[in-house]
Amino acid sequence: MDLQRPDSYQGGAGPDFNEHVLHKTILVGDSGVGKTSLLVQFDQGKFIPGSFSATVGIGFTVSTGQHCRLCTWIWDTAGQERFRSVTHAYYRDAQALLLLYDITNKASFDNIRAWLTEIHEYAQRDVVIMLLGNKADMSSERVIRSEDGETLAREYGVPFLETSAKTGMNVELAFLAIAKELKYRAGQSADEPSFQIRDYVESQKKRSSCCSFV
Ligand SMILES: Nc1nc2c(ncn2[C@@H]2O[C@H](COP(=O)(O)OP(=O)(O)OP(=O)(O)O)[C@@H](O)[C@H]2O)c(=O)[nH]1
Repeated sequence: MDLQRPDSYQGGAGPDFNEHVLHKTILVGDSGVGKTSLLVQFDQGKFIPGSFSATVGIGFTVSTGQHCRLCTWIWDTAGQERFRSVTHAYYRDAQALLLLYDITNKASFDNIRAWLTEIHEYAQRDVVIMLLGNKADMSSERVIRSEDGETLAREYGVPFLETSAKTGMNVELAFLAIAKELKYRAGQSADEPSFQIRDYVESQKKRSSCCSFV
């Protein structure tokens, strides 16, 4: 998708927002799983249907840091294999990775293990990882059950959410959970002395499912 870099983007490692401690979050996963769409939904609150145009390399970056909504500098990456060596270079200084698959695409789910192997090879050891099963709105085309996503996430000890870049389901929650975890690690969560991202995500999921009929 064709998106704008923030005005302050100068190329290289990213903007110099001296006044904020910005974290770096990267979106990864197979081509077409909805990384760009998820970021657009989070950043602009909209979905552009059917506008599939693959991200090239590190296609663009969007910073929510200018307004410091979550103080997270988010990078979108290309899912295509031919750009993999480019994207690896960006893993190293990432504090968080959102790893996506598409619930209507079995191959994208099967590839999650390979993505995790790459992440463990190239990213920092303590990088925060969250698994997202995207396109949850496409229930009639679903081939990956929610339980399968849960099981895989549990195996790797990472939090899991199903999301929809189309409806916005759990999009804000995914980025918020990451931001809270990074804030906690940076010692900036005086109000939450023992924050656990998996517990937080689970409790928020229960809250929304319990009250969705209201
Ligand atoms: N129904 C539905 N369609 C989606 C969703 N997310 C993305 N799509 C569609 O899926 C296609 C691919 O989305 P992109 O956001 O370009 O995927 P990507 O992961 O960024 O792809 P690469 O840039 O090639 O890595 C587009 O046609 C989107 O409109 C979703 O949650 N629901």
